[in-house]
Amino acid sequence: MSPGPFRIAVLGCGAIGSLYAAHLARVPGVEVWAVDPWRDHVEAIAAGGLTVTGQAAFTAPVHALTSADGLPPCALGIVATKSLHTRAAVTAARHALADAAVVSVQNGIGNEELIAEVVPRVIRGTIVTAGAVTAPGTVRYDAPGDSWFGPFEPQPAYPGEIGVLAGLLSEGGLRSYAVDDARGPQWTKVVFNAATSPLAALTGLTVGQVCTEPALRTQVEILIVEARAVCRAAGIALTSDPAEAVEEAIREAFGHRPSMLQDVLARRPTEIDVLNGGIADEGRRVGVPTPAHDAMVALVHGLERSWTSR
Ligand SMILES: NC(=O)C1=CN([C@@H]2O[C@H](COP(=O)(O)OP(=O)(O)OC[C@H]3O[C@@H](n4cnc5c(N)ncnc54)[C@H](OP(=O)(O)O)[C@@H]3O)[C@@H](O)[C@H]2O)C=CC1
Ligand SMILES: CC(C)(CO)C(=O)C(=O)O
Repeated sequence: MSPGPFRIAVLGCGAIGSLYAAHLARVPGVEVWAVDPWRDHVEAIAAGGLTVTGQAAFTAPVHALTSADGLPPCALGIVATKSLHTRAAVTAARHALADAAVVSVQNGIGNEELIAEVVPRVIRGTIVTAGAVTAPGTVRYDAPGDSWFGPFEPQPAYPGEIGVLAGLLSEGGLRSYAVDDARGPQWTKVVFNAATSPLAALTGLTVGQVCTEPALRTQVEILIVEARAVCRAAGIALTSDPAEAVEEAIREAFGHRPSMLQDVLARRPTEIDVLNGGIADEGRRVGVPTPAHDAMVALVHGLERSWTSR
């Protein structure tokens, strides 16, 4: 690494951004700069560091800002907003990312394409880590999980940059792998999310309840079958069977409320368009019908609409 701090920008310092910022900030030589509009959270981090509870317990020093204007030039950027805010977050930080490799650690399909419109080199990322901000300056680390990083094919980061990102995260305590093709891990997670999250969001049930209620489990399986057909036609090799992820969720995350359910409970727009919508778009591209995913998109958008229509 070159002399001077290795600067990393984290755009969006909610649950996931906070977990990644805090773990990276404890690696010697790394300086983390987080941007998030939540003033109380930013002020608490600036005053006392970012505290992790749950699966780990430590406080790490992180520079925190409510606006990207004050970001210094960074070598890496991590996008951890919800997908609806990807474009705005990266555009506001473009001056600091002019020579950076930028990774999405978000759920869903299509974030990398948006990032690539703004910055030169992009990393495709998938994470299985889970958490929640519990108070300003504090994030609860709920579930450990591996992360996979690979090139965004049309506009890839240098292999060395992908290796550095995975290495720094592993050194900070979040086990990460650099892979040649990150589409398999990404789609494996997307299929699981798309098969479970909208059903939880529509019913208010946890992921474990959705996967064990017989009538809902049938819908989970229909969504998986459709998504598998899309992946097959698109030449995407899933890295594990999504049905196994369902069994694992029942065992290890029964009471978890997927982030889409959390969005619905807070009456925030959801990420349905990049989950089931992403699978349906790919299905149309490769000629595979996806009526169950289309239905999920329509129902969740209908629910969102009900909050504003009279
Ligand atoms: N939570 C989890 O356990 C998991 C989440 N994910 C994925 O990770 C991504 C992030 O989710 P999560 O951390 O839960 O989301 P959060 O809502 O906790 O955090 C996102 C943060 O980004 C902020 N933000 C919004 N716009 C901007 C902007 N322009 N610049 C900088 N920050 C901005 C939000 O502020 P505001 O609230 O004011 O909009 C919010 O504080 C999502 O794609 C999610 O699906 C993946 C695995 C697990
Ligand atoms: C943690 C997990 C895997 C649960 O579905 C997730 O991605 C989410 O909450 O959106």
